[in-house]
Amino acid sequence: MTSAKNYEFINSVLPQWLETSRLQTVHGSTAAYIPELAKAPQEALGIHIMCGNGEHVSAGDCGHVFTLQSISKVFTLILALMDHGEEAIFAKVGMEPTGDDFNSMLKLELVRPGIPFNPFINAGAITISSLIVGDGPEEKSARILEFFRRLAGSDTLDYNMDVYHSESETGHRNRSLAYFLLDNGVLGGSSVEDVLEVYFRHCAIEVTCADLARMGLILAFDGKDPLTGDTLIPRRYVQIAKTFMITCGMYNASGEFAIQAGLPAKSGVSGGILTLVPGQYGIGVVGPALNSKGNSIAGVHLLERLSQELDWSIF
Ligand SMILES: NC(=O)CC[C@H](N)C(=O)O
Repeated sequence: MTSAKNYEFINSVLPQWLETSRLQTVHGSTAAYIPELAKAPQEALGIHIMCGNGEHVSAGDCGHVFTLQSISKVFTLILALMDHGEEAIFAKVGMEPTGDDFNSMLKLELVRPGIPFNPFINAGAITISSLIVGDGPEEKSARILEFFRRLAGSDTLDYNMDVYHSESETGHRNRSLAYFLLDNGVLGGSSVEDVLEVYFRHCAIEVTCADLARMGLILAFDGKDPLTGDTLIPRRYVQIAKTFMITCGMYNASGEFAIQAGLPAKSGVSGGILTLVPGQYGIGVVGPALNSKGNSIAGVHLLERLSQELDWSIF
């Protein structure tokens, strides 16, 4: 099917497919370890699909606002690569999936030299936060927010400060990870609290599915914004980010999602999923009820169906 035909077809089936996937939400639950996230509506499900010509289709609760959480790790990695280049970044974080939970510290102790296995687990993303160029946490955070705004084409993107405070007050696991990293000599000259402020802030940037889709579109077009023609990210760094999205983007269900949907994707504990179809679509999904692997239960259901019916797998 051509892209235009695909688009018409998606438009006609999406509302009904979304309602079928929404039935899955009863089998999941919202994240509770960040108290503010537990308040999200359990049965919500929304999707926004944006084409390279700016046309878009959306369905369900696509007006629901949510925080990026781990989805932000894709773009902080890219910014750090743009700041320092590959060699410096991969001296501090690895390129391999762990098979452990995203907030695990097991391998930091077990495997020498004690650097995080990849930039999408919390230890890796905290390390990346320490590498963002800027004079202190405020300037680093301002650069991240400005970069995210450019990618989303929205200068109103901002933090949800309730979520930020909620995580900052209760994020003791991340605090212990950061101390472990400090002891392993991974955090350079930064203090734990400064690095965590940057990390908790970018996790708390608030978006809609449309913002996610717009950010995904830039990745789908190898770093060039198809709507403005501006190159926002060097192609090589998009390639690196998309590879991590395949191997680690859906936590310990990344292999399964690669087999069932075959698309680069990144999810967050808020129930958001950012994915893309190369050269065609940027896609944002939200469904706060999570499955046992920490991914949106209904979001994954819907994306797998779309990919299978429309033959989207890149493999
Ligand atoms: N998986 C996630 O989305 C985790 C992000 C969250 N801010 C945390 O550090 O725990």
